[in-house]
Amino acid sequence: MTNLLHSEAEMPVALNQPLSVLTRRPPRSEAYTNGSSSSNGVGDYRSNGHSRILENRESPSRNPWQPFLIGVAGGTASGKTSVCHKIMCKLGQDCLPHPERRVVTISSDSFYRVLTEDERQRARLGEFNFDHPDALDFQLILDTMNALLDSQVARIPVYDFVTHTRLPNEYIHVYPADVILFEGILVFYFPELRNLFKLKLFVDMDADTRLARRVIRDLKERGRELNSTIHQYTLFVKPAFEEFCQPTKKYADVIIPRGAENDVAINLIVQHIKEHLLPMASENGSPRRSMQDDSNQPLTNGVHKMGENGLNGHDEAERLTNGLARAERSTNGRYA
Ligand SMILES: Nc1ncnc2c1ncn2[C@@H]1O[C@H](COP(=O)(O)OP(=O)(O)O)[C@@H](O)[C@H]1O
Ligand SMILES: Nc1ccn([C@@H]2O[C@H](COP(=O)(O)O)[C@@H](O)[C@H]2O)c(=O)n1
Repeated sequence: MTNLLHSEAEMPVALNQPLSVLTRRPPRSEAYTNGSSSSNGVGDYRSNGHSRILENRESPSRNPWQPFLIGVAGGTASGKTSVCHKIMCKLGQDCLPHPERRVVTISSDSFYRVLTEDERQRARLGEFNFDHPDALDFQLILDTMNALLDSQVARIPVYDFVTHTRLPNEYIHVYPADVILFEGILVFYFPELRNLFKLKLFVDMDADTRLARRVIRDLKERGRELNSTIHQYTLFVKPAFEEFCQPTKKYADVIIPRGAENDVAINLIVQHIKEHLLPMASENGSPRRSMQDDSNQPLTNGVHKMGENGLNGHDEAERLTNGLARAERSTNGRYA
């Protein structure tokens, strides 16, 4: 994940669930998922942050309105960040102020756990396994996702790949929105997290291309040396991909071959998101809900056309699935 994505992570989130159960969006709570100012940002997050969420719930049961949570998995440098960024751009969300965005991207890269000094030293040499599920602060991920699903404002750590640490006292605020894209190599690995996703995308890219892109990126953006990058890749990244990431491809609803280059697949996903967002916008009648497509046409145009087709949620889902299957068949039939 790039720093660019980190800034995208500030975007709000979500809508989910069958279209038919969507109701008026509840008032936004100002509660944070993380009220902590502890040095490592972890322990207090879990205790104080989570209890604050509970205290701020308006009722013990979850809101009937919820964000639509989309998981985006795939190997390192497969294009997860780029796909999410493209979706944001096509929805006209990237240029909106963060609190006004209806779609938000978050990366699991923000949730690497705090390392001990010994682990940090190993990380500097490319000898720490960041591709093992234990490298992530899974509880923090769950707390954050649950908070967002409860329409809370969440704040998440800012991760620094150069030092392998969270930046002290720096957080990204994620506002409730209608759609949350949560991307990361292992987002389908944990069943508790995986089960929260209403749509699961897997970005597929051949290993050679991923390695080449990773080397260039790590040297340019993550302050790495060639030797340690190759060493880490051979020792941990590749075997962990085969053990923990690749097997989760079977959970995907949609596989996106060729990553961000696959405009056909991305356009279908964008269309699907739009079709969920628009009924909500008209129900909310909220002025902050400005959403535009590539051509700067108000999104409502597209919605209107959909209404004319008389499609229901089930038809839409089927149309998306069929469309994507066609898109995949057209690329050698590998994923059909
Ligand atoms: N289609 C592409 N062509 C060339 N470079 C790309 C392409 N897609 C992604 N990249 C580059 O590859 C690297 C990894 O892409 P990214 O989207 O961050 O992947 P991930 O989030 O899966 O790690 C980045 O440096 C990005 O700029
Ligand atoms: N301190 C760290 C933390 C993670 N990594 C590597 O990042 C990869 C996941 O991010 P992508 O954007 O590539 O999906 C993962 O493969 C880790 O090896 C790291 O090198 N250093």
